[in-house]
Amino acid sequence: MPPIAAREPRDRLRVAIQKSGRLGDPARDLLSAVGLTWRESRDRLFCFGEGLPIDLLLVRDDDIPGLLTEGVADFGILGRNVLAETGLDGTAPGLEEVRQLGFGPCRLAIGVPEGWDYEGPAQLEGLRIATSYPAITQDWLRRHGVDARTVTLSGSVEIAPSLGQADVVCDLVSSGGTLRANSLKPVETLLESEAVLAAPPGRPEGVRGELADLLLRRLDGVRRVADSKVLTARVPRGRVAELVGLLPDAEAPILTPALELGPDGPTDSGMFAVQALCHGEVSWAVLERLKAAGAEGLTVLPVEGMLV
Ligand SMILES: Nc1ncnc2c1ncn2[C@@H]1O[C@H](COP(=O)(O)OP(=O)(O)OP(=O)(O)O)[C@@H](O)[C@H]1O
Ligand SMILES: O=P(O)(O)OC[C@H]1O[C@H](OP(=O)(O)OP(=O)(O)O)[C@H](O)[C@@H]1O
Ligand SMILES: [Mg+2]
Repeated sequence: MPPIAAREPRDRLRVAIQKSGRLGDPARDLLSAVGLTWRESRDRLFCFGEGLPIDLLLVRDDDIPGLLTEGVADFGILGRNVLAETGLDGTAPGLEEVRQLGFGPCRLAIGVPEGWDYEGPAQLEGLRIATSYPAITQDWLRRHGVDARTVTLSGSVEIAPSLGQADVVCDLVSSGGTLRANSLKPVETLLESEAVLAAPPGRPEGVRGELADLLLRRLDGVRRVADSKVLTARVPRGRVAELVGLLPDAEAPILTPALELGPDGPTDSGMFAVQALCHGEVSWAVLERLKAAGAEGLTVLPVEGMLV
């Protein structure tokens, strides 16, 4: 395999994703869904894209911002928390969050001992805060006029108070189970996070720019598909406008006069067939409202693909 050089002219796009960890598999699933194919072997960090000229780099999430800054990768899939930290601590400033990807939801929060009566940021003055995100934490403290010391740990942050290494923590929280298991409670949210697609500013030049456009276009399509459903129904002619108004974030519905089969062949049923692509949630409550508005034969169908 040729060396993975950064700045030589390239006509293939590179996407860096987490090799393992929480975002590795969902990132692979997303890239498969946009039509990328590659072969992986356990010891190979570079995966040659087989279907499209888009290659993958399988790395630790912390290394993705640096790879983007150095021009080794064109896109990276990582948590907003890591992107924000490396943007603030000066190791990879100026990277852009190009898309939010909807998986890996969590928040960066301050956790204090459960027994505390927390009244606000001023209470953190002079304390030691254990965190893997010292730059975000210090930035937040500064903005709240609080002087506190961060103790940087790369993992198992929540145990630091019981070990006497820190007074409080600032770490990622999802279910809150890890904080609870360590007799801590969340009191401040510094950042809402999820997996994002990050890139250096500007569009890559030449053929890589075209590949970048293609990747983004397909990603948008996949994201829209995930949020979309097709709804079909029959509606009395006089209530079509009312019903269309109840559809959640629908694109212009297709309306067709519905025929019914009589003894002498098809005749006008007085109903319209409606087919609508809905981008909002088609919940049971929405279906009940549509039924109350006279809709019959309500059916919700999944969407397999879409090109926007
Ligand atoms: N409990 C959680 N729930 C949901 N998402 C989370 C949770 N914890 C972390 N994440 C998100 O997943 C990302 C990756 O987390 P993971 O624990 O795999 O990172 P890591 O241990 O630093 O991995 P690596 O070995 O690549 O450095 C985090 O940066 C964050 O965006
Ligand atoms: O609120 P919860 O649902 O309990 O999730 C929060 C925990 O998840 C992450 O750690 P992870 O499990 O990835 O282990 P790590 O410390 O090795 O990264 C994070 O650092 C918290 O410790
Ligand atoms: Mg990491």
